[in-house]
Amino acid sequence: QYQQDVHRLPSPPRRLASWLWGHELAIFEGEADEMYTKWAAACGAFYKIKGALLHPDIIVAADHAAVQHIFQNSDDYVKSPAFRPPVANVLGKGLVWAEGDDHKRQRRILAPAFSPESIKGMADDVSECAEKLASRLTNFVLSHAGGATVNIVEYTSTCTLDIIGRVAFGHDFRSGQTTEAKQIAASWHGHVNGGLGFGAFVAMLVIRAVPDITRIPLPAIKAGGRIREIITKLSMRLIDRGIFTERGRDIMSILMRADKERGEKEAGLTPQQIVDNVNTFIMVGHETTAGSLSFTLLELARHPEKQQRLRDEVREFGRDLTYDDVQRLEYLDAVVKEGLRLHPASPQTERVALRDDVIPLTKPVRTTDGQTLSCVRVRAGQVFHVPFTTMHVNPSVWGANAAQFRPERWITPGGVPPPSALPHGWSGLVTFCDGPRNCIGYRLAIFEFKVILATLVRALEFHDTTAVVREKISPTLQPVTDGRGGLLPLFVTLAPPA
Ligand code: HEM
Repeated sequence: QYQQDVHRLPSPPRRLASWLWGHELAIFEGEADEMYTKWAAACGAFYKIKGALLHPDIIVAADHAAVQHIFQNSDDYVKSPAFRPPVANVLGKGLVWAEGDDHKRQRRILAPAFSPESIKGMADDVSECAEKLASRLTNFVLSHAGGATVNIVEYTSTCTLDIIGRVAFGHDFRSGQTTEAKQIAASWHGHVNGGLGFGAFVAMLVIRAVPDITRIPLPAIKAGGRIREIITKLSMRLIDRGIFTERGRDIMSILMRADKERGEKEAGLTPQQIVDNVNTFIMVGHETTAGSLSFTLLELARHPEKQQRLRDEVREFGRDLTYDDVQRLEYLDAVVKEGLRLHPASPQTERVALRDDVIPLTKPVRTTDGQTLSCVRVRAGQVFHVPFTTMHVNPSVWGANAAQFRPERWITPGGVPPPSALPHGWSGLVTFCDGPRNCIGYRLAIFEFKVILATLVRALEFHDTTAVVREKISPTLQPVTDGRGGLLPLFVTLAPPA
């Protein structure tokens, strides 16, 4: 039989693992990637943990070469059985859910909608939504004697929902005021808070063991499906109204037109796949950016001098940012990279090997039986956890101040490790994953992130409060304050005059 090395890999102490929940309960109870990072400091960037419910040992892969190998070979390393059923339940069977040939087809069809040219065409919508957000916050501050504490997540996420609504299917969610926008926000809030409880941890393990259980209409599963129901109804209505137009600049119009022009009917998406992709884009296209953006605003609130430096740069530039402009603002670029390095919206992913394989390593691993391995043999069925933040704050790569918010590192010669020392991916980070399954929306995400941030700091000033904000995953990066998910209080005033 094919030999594997997993049993010889280093591991965090067994005493930290319970016989029933393995090391996975400690991971769930900690902050996003906290335990992975702690254990990597002792075990190195490639180690094993004990799985819950007698699941075979899981490999934690934070080694660059190993992660690149896993991401590049996306036919051999697929999303885990625990991941896909909840995705189908909430988002439908769109791009995030699809695997193999189905994924390749959907991706090929959708890719042109996210090209640099297409994103350029979205610039006016993005700017208008950012301006609306800044006005809403400004009015709120002015009506509260010049300063007020807000839950910034509510503001960032209504803005990113506005943007994706407009660019995905020409729909205006009117700053969270439409019925659907309110329903989406309420269901998502329920979904996030439900995901923080112990019951959700157990449910995730049960789904991993018995994926078909998602067909049973349990209350938690029905709650997840509610988001899809709301958006499906909305997409159907818009399709019926013929909202996807000949001249429309939204993503779905672009796709339908491209299809028509090619005249290859069979190469297109089915009506159900279109609806499922609208669901997918609406949800992954707004909560993700909003999460990283909110944490970046918190960092700027905690570093007022960096916030002021960013404000000065934006004011000096003096006009609304076009797609080409955003590349020119050096400090803005540095702040966004630093925000996405420390607070990736999706801080970890999971993959399963479909076949026996040998995984290369950047740094050899010392096994428990005293050997040194520069590559590791794994068997089909092996589960991997890939913690992004752990890779981004590795002090042996990023230096002693790796965990600190220091945008300056990106614009100081030698401030960032050379590309050869970093993983393959946007700016040497794995924030957007890499390979054939990288984030299809990354250009839009970075562009809207920059435009919203620039528009906000130009008009407003953000201050830290005394709240203790924890960083959790449910199912994307979430602030948790006083036990409540999706809550990140910031005190907001008007920006000081130039
Ligand atoms: C800061 C914002 C964002 C971050 C950090 C982010 C991150 C990611 C990551 C890590 C993945 C891979 C997930 C995995 O394989 O486990 C992913 C996939 C994906 N993202 Fe994003 N994303 C962001 C914004 C967006 C936006 C704005 C859109 C769409 C408008 C989008 C659409 C997608 C889609 C459709 C996939 C699945 C791609 C595929 O499997 O082929 N994302 N994203």
